[in-house]
Amino acid sequence: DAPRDQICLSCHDEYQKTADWLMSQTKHRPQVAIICGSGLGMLADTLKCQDSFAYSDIPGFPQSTVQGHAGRLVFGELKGKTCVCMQGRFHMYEGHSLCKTTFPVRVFKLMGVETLIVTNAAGSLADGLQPGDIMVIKDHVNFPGLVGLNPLCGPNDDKFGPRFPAMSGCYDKGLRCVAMEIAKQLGVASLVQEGVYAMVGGPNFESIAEARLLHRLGVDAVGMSTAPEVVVATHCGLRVFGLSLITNKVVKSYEDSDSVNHEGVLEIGRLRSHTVQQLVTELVSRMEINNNNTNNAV
Ligand SMILES: O=P(O)(O)O[C@H]1O[C@H](CO)[C@@H](O)[C@H]1O
Ligand code: HPA
Repeated sequence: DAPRDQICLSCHDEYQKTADWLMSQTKHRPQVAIICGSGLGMLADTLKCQDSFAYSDIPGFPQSTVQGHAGRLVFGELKGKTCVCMQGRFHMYEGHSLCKTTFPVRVFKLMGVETLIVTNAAGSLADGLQPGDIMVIKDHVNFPGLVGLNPLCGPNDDKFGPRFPAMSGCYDKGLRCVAMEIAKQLGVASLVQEGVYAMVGGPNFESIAEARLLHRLGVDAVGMSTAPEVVVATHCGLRVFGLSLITNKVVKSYEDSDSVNHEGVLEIGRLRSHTVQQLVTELVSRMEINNNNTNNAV
């Protein structure tokens, strides 16, 4: 059997309790959820009429333990859409089960969220992706998932989705097209390109041999998050958009003396926060929610 801690049977009952608690604490009923990656928590600052809660006060929520992840859930309005923003996400390497790592996604679903935006910091393997660039995620390789470390392991909860969910096209093409259009209109097209994101377990960064393997496999950027959230979101029918802020070049040469560290990752987040904020804000403003007829809607 899969390790017990990967089959969090207790989560089944927790989702609704957490959703009910949150809905008793705020009048906001979010349509869009945003998960902020390392150093990208400032996305929540754009929300108006905020209600925010420390993860430690939310029943059933795990705790963020990584620098650059504030650990607050922020509800508010953004360009006419009601949003909920996670300032700080959970990672498998922190010791959270994948059920807990993805716990917020199902809570958002139960609160009525229709679209999930995931952001992360990632290292670049592709020659054309430089630190400071933004990669619109076209698809992902979920390495832990390939070996059974998957949040959907265990009894399937038919209330959320099927036993065997399809993952092809899990990053919504319509949203990706609009994001690329927005990048042009913002004058940052040179910074933005589509690519494939790979999740590794972490918390160590890649060895040179691992970097070269990932590159050979056609991966453009690598991180330690995002894929589990997207699997659970796709399973329960949320539309997904993802972006990676490229924070470093992954070392692929034995001659290269560079090395990556988390402080450098967070620094790029500070440098690029405004551009990421602009892109996400404009994307949200163009989203069609509940079949409203709006121009350029997706
Ligand atoms: O994926 P996010 O949460 O953005 O963080 C990325 O940056 C951290 C490493 O610096 C890792 O947690 C990696 O996953
Ligand atoms: N590898 C894995 N995760 C990361 C990296 C990296 O180079 N940069 C930011 N998160």
